[in-house]
Amino acid sequence: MTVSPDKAFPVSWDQFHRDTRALTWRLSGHGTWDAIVCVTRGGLVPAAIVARELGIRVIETVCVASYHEYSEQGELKVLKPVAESVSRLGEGGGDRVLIVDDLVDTGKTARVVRDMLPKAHFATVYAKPMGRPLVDTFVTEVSQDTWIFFPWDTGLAFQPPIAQATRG
Ligand SMILES: O=P(O)(O)OC[C@H]1O[C@H](OP(=O)(O)OP(=O)(O)O)[C@H](O)[C@@H]1O
Ligand SMILES: O=c1[nH]c(=O)c2nc[nH]c2[nH]1
Ligand SMILES: [Mg+2]
Repeated sequence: MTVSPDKAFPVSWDQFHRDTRALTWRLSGHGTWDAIVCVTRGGLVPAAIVARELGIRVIETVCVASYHEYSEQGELKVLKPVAESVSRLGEGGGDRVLIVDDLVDTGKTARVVRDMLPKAHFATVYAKPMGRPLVDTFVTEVSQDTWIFFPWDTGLAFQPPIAQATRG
């Protein structure tokens, strides 16, 4: 999104691990897959956890970048497409493939990756309302004006008391 998000949703490593495990529980009720395509870079961490839990050992990447600075979405660039050995699994078009990303926001990234693998199952840990229709399975929805802060992007910092922040 291009406007500054109003709300912050900070996620710790523990919470991210738990939420990704919860995602895997949901996925385990949806079928089985031969390969994971993770959307780098945000999809790398959940993909490692999902792969471990589901026993999937073929992991491919699709490398997409669009957010250049905090909350500023620029032109979407596909830096690396999906290898043919993975996209042609099963009947092709992403059949037998699970796509994993950390979140869906506007849905722009998901749209591009879905068009590459229309038969794949798309899973994210978090979803915002605009992107939600593009995802098959997710765990937690946050509002569109929330920015999710992932543990790999953040560190411990002083927080002003809530009373101070709301004093105006
Ligand atoms: O639904 P959208 O509005 O397209 O946004 C979602 C995408 O944005 C982030 O990736 P980003 O482009 O920041 O790259 P990164 O994964 O390397 O951080 C996030 O990891 C998703 O892939
Ligand atoms: O760290 C992030 N948090 C977000 O809420 C978000 N939306 C798109 N890209 C994002 N990256
Ligand atoms: Mg990403």
